[in-house]
Amino acid sequence: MAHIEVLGTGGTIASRSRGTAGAVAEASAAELLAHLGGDHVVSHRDILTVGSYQLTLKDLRLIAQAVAESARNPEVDGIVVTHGTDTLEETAFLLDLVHSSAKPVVVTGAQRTADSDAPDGPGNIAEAIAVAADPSMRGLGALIAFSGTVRTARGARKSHTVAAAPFTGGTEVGHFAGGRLVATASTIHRLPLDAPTEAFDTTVVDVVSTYPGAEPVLLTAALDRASAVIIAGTGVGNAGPGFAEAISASTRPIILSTRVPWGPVVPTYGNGGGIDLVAAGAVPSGDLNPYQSRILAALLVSQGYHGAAFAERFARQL
Ligand SMILES: NC(=O)C[C@H](N)C(=O)O
Repeated sequence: MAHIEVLGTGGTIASRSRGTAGAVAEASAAELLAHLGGDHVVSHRDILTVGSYQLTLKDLRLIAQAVAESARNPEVDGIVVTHGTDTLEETAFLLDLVHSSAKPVVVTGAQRTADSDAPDGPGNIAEAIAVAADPSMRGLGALIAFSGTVRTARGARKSHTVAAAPFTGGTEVGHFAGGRLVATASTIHRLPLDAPTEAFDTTVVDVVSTYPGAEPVLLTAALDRASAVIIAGTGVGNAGPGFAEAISASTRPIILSTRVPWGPVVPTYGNGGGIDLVAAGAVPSGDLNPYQSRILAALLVSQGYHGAAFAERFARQL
């Protein structure tokens, strides 16, 4: 019998319909666990109760801090975080980057509200608790358990707006068959970074997309206010006229990611393409999508990394 701590943060899993006002996150972690059976000791804490589209970097830091507190508790064997699905991949990736314990930290949520006819939250929480309690899930960093599948937070993304299983990507480390967890793979959890400090809360990192006819005006505006900028380039990491020049003119960290859902950034093209963007100073994001790149960039910038040190630390996490 394991002791699992469930940390509530809100999301659809905690939402109930308020008629024409829409669904609103309001259920506590205790309410989410009220009818849950199972053999494990389950404690709970409410960190936030909010839709994940409302989260700030400060909120992400507070969630990471709460997970670290639970992980330090010698009586706790694993941690479950309930979260909205919209930005779950960002919070889960931050948790993965800074998780310094072998204890599983498992993030889950729901696509249907707690008061719907057939809520998916209870099943997802039960599975997340089973994952957090399973010795074979130790040492894998932060995981996402959702609709019968367990995957690493790193590389996962919400890739369907309404499907019951909205997450794809990452490395699948297990699935449920006949109600039992089957571990299917192990992964390398990279050396943890330092936990975010209060400087993280106010760090501005913008994402700028590219498309036919895109001018670098939004990139330049972002570079005027942000500590770092992520470019969601086309294809393997390209951008149109003027982008390389705008990158050259800035000393801020600029990450070259891609707007393509899957696959790495591979600087390949000249004439303003990825080869020129990197020569101008952009740091390729490897397999990290723009939004997970943004979390890593914000963490490093908030910890004082700039220039070559930033590029080296960023690349070390890919
Ligand atoms: N399914 C969900 O949880 C979506 C919700 N809008 C949220 O991210 O809070």
